[in-house]
Amino acid sequence: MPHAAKPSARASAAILASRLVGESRPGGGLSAIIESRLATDAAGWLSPRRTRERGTVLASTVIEASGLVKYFGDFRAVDGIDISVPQGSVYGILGPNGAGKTTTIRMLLGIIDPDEGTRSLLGSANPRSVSDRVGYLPEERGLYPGMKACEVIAFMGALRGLDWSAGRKRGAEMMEQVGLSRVVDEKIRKMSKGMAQMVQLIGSIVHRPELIVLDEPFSGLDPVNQGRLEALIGEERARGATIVFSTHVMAHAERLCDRLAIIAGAKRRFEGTVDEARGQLPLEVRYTPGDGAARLDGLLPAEATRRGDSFRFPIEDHAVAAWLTRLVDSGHGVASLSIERPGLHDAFVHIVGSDAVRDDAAMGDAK
Ligand SMILES: Nc1ncnc2c1ncn2[C@@H]1O[C@H](COP(=O)(O)OP(=O)(O)OP(=O)(O)O)[C@@H](O)[C@H]1O
Repeated sequence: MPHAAKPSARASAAILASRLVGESRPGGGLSAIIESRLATDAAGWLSPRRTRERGTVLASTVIEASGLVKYFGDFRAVDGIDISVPQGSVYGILGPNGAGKTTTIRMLLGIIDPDEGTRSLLGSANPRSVSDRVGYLPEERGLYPGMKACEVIAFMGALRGLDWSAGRKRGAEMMEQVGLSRVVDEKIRKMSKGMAQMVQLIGSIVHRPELIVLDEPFSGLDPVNQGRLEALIGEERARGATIVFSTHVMAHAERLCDRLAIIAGAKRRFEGTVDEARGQLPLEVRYTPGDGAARLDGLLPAEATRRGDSFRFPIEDHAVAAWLTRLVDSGHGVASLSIERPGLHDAFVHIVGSDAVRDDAAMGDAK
């Protein structure tokens, strides 16, 4: 459970927030992102209307959204999206660039209001009233460069009611957990982008929220840090937290998610488990004949493709046994054979359509 809000922690966080925002005025060193974020935090997260709902009986879903619509001017950025996130699950929001993932997340958290539809967060129709119980890593990254990692984490925890020294101590433990203990007393400006991102992530969850929402948490991290983040997500789930994250890298979603929503062109195209998404495609046969034959008349369907000595083609589950019998009867033998369901990457391309997959580099990571 989250820690009780201590006036002293909130007061010191508020003082620090106003100091930092003050420092960002002409002559100060803060970026616009930090400035607006701290200003928002100071105004919203420290608001007295934020009450801790201790003893609340958790519903079996932590997020329920129905028919969410958001316009930017005349542009319909989110078009009737439904999302239901079970408590204790890891839930992925997947989609190509510009699909509407961030806009959806921002509506779910109450950062912006939908033009149509309803949403409920941790049982509340007013998402900001439960923000103490949520940890949020926004897509925009940025931390005050003059602060040390341990101070940033304690500060972010204090904004959510965590005692400053408890935040510092827990932050140091979490930095060790992700292999960054050597930079815990280092200033942000001396850190790599990836390290600073991990610090921001830890600061977002140091107050042990029930719900963790991470917008593109893997982007900008090297493979080692991506692995550490995957481990951290697993540990947060093990402690009972619900985790929602957005991504367009399928490999993370495939390994981590219990359920996922695929969004493309502002609409939800799929909702279900990873296996259900993969189940949208038939099995795929990859076969290399033992006799090196180049023509296998009668054994391969017309849509079979050839790469080197190997053939590849889709097959329906019910047709596998009959095809294997034909293979044995053909006498061509087997140099190699696999019959597998295509992965989430292929299912994603199938569901959203290859035209919608514009970020080839990111998608390539899924292979
Ligand atoms: N404040 C805004 N004003 C105008 N258009 C916006 C605004 N925010 C988002 N959009 C547009 O809405 C669409 C959805 O944006 P959104 O950031 O939600 O997509 P996304 O799926 O998170 O994309 P990415 O993976 O690239 O971050 C995009 O076309 C984007 O340009």
